[in-house]
Amino acid sequence: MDHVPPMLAVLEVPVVKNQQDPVPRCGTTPTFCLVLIGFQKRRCPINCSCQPASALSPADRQRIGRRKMPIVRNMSRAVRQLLQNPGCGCAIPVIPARCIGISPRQVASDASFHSVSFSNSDHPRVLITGGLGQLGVGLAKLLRKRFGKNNVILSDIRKPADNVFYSGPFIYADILDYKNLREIVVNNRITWLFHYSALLSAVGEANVPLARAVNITGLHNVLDIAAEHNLRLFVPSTIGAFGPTSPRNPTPDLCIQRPRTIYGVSKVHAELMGEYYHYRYGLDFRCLRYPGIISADSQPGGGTTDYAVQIFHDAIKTGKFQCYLKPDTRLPMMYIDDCLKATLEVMEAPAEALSMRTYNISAMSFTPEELVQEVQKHVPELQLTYKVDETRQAIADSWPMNFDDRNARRDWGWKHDYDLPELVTTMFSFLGSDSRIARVN
Ligand SMILES: NC(=O)C1=CN([C@@H]2O[C@H](COP(=O)(O)OP(=O)(O)OC[C@H]3O[C@@H](n4cnc5c(N)ncnc54)[C@H](O)[C@@H]3O)[C@@H](O)[C@H]2O)C=CC1
Ligand SMILES: CC(=O)[C@H](N)C(=O)O
Repeated sequence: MDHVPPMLAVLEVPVVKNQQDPVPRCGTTPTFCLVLIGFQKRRCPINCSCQPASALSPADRQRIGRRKMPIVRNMSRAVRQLLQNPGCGCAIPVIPARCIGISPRQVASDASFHSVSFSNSDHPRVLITGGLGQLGVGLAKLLRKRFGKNNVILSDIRKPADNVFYSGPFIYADILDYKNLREIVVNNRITWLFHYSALLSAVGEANVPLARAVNITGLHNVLDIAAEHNLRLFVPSTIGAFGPTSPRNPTPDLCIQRPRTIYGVSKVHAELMGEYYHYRYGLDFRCLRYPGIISADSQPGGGTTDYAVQIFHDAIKTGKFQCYLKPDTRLPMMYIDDCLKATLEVMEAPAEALSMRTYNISAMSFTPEELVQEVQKHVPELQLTYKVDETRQAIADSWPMNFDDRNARRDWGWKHDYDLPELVTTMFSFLGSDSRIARVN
């Protein structure tokens, strides 16, 4: 399915014909208008009388339910006609045609074509993809506190630990399975989607075909489903979306982005596709470029910044740490609580506040040497060695050293809470450094 251009990928769609149509139409086919109204909850631009399915006569509704016809030809024609010469004289954003395939398994013949709508006081219904990685469980915890346990569904292709499984709804979701993902969104009336599934920088370089599939094909599936169902969509990007030709100190929101990893390439692609769907189809796409994220209760999934998490575990467990980056390699970093706070804040920001759809966020920036100095204030006996891993060193050398996040701070009030000393103290109090020091003494 993914290799079919979205415009040609629909297999079937309801068709309503009315031979002696006395009412004004907007210059496209009734089918098309119906789809626009039904799936995007938009009014026809000229306010013509094309009807949403729920307002059709019983006879028409029956026809919609029974009829199945290949519409590649009809839809392409309608789309072409609309783009070239919209009847009402204005440009109309249309959703990509793959979005409007209707599976008989999912839509009853007499179902309303309107998406479920929520009043402002309703909580969003949230799906998190790739939720069992370093960041997803913490995000679910934060969102469940805010929106209620049962309104936040965690999903992944891995088996959850008992404590995760029993802490709230969990579901299997492979983002490469388009139909299954769509079914989950429909059946659970999802309104917000946090798309966390990805292969990170180091594991991505080790398996480029898989990284390409998960990070690019998976993203296409998510984008189409989000556009089809009017979801608010969050996709994280990264400092890895920049490359050696980007300004590195500091790196602004808008500058050259020529990353040299499949991870970075896929994230630039995600930023651009999300913004394209926003401007073209009205998708409520929101994206933050995260620095390297440091957390105590979850392990990183194979990135270049992982050393800054591992050092805490090794300091406590063995009192020794071997670093795979050179001592003076400076990278932007952030404590997980700040990262998740920013994610929720940008999702809750009023659309008018967002002058952009992809923002840098920043908290601190340090080198392994500086981190070690801070760690040694808590574990003075820590023994350090360096064994440089060429792949990860080359990646780190191409990434930003400092992130300029002025736009996030101005537009939606982003402000970090944790600097380096605060981060290190928090990590050790979480991991219980006292036990290590007690053992050493
Ligand atoms: N952790 C960090 O330092 C940073 C993370 N990010 C982004 O934040 C997001 C979450 O990151 P982490 O939790 O650290 O990643 P992670 O690597 O720890 O977790 C990713 C999850 O995706 C899942 N996954 C893989 N293939 C899948 C598939 N086909 N269908 C569904 N799920 C699949 C994996 O099972 C894994 O649980 C990612 O998009 C990442 O690029 C961005 C910058 C920094
Ligand atoms: C900064 C990231 O995106 C991630 N932690 C990685 O190192 O790949």
